[in-house]
Amino acid sequence: MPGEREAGGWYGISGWSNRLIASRKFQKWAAKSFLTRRMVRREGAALFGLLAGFCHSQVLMALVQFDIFNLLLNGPKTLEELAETCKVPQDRMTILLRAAVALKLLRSKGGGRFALSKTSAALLGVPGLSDMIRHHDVLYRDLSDPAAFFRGETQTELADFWPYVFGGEMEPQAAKTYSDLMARSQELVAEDTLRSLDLSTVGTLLDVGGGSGAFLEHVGRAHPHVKLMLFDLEQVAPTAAPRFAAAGMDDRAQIACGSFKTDAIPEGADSISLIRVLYDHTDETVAMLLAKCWASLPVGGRLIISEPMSGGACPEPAGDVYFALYTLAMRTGKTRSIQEISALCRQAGFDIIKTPKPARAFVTRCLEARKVASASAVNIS
Ligand SMILES: CC(C)=CCC/C(C)=C/CC/C(C)=C/C=C/C(C)=C/C=C/C=C(C)/C=C/C=C(C)/C=C/C=C(C)/C=C/CC(C)(C)O
Ligand SMILES: C[S@@+](CC[C@H](N)C(=O)[O-])C[C@H]1O[C@@H](n2cnc3c(N)ncnc32)[C@H](O)[C@@H]1O
Repeated sequence: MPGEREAGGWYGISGWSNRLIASRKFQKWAAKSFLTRRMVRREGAALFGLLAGFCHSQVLMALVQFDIFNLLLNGPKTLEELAETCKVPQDRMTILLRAAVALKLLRSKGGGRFALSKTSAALLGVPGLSDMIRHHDVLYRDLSDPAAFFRGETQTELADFWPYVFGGEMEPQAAKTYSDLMARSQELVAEDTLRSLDLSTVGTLLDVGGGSGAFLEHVGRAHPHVKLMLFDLEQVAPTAAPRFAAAGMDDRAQIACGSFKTDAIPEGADSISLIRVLYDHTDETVAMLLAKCWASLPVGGRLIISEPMSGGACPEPAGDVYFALYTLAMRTGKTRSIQEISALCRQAGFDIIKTPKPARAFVTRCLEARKVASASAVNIS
């Protein structure tokens, strides 16, 4: 085939253009030419941004670890004040604060003072984001030798950070800490899911892998007529009870304990949601879970899936970089594209109704499916 020859067809042209762009002589010409110089500068800056990204993340991490954003919430402070409070020598604090200004995380004010920027003020208002940033020390350790990480030679720590996610042994206090982080990071997910999908016609919603009930609480507030059911592991599901009680929803909320790996999914709901559940599991587990959801729903019943996803044929930074590496470090699941999830749903007997454009792909992406009358293709016995 001509296209497969090293020199010839498209591969030949792309090999030629790669060699041209890689040549210093061409780069020098392109950097000067009126036609190409802006593109060359943009490409160079983007490449530099990639290699400097680790330093950027570490600056953000240091600012969060020193709690500098909260220290500045009520107004600007001087370098000396911040250095003393954070117990950092002034010359080193100068470098951190200047880096933060360069990254638009802080602003320089008159009199050697520093203030929050719009970005850092917003960061303080994003539920759980500072704690999410703090917990990245585990992820960064797992990624410290990327070649070993991608070869699968790293004994990653991240899965141990979320043991309750997989039903591991855990002290109740620790389970609560991690559930809280999951629940707070759920707030944006719930907001975007409810903005993308219309749940106003749902009668009873069963949230499978519903954690401490944060998603159901959002649904319950947005749609006061909807009855709520939660299904999760026995170490986790009971943590939803105080949430439902505090929200005044315990009269319309039911909690069921069990594992979707070994137990049937409870019946009685006309809709099931799977929020940030599939990407923790293998294709086999997901196929089995979807088949169990199908079995539990009435004909016409609705399935809602919401989680960060891969861009599929067009890889994108949230689903194919951050969440893909995160789930790889977790060792049990992976991000999937909307096409892959749709195929798994169809295989279980669902029709795909809606795959709305995500408002924020780094928060979540949604899919709505419906149970059709034909038997589920997957044997769930
Ligand atoms: C009023 C004046 C003077 C000016 C206004 C100017 C203006 C327009 C300001 C903007 C203000 C504003 C409203 C900003 C809002 C910003 C928001 C909402 C930003 C949100 C950012 C969210 C981020 C960065 C979320 C990150 C989420 C992460 C990293 C989640 C990770 C989740 C993980 C790892 C889950 C793991 C689960 C597991 C274990 C894999 O199953
Ligand atoms: C990533 S968390 C998501 C929690 C919640 N849906 C959210 O978005 O905040 C995954 C949830 O699935 C639950 N889970 C994991 N394996 C399960 C299983 N075999 N059966 C039932 N729930 C399970 C975990 O306990 C956890 O609450």
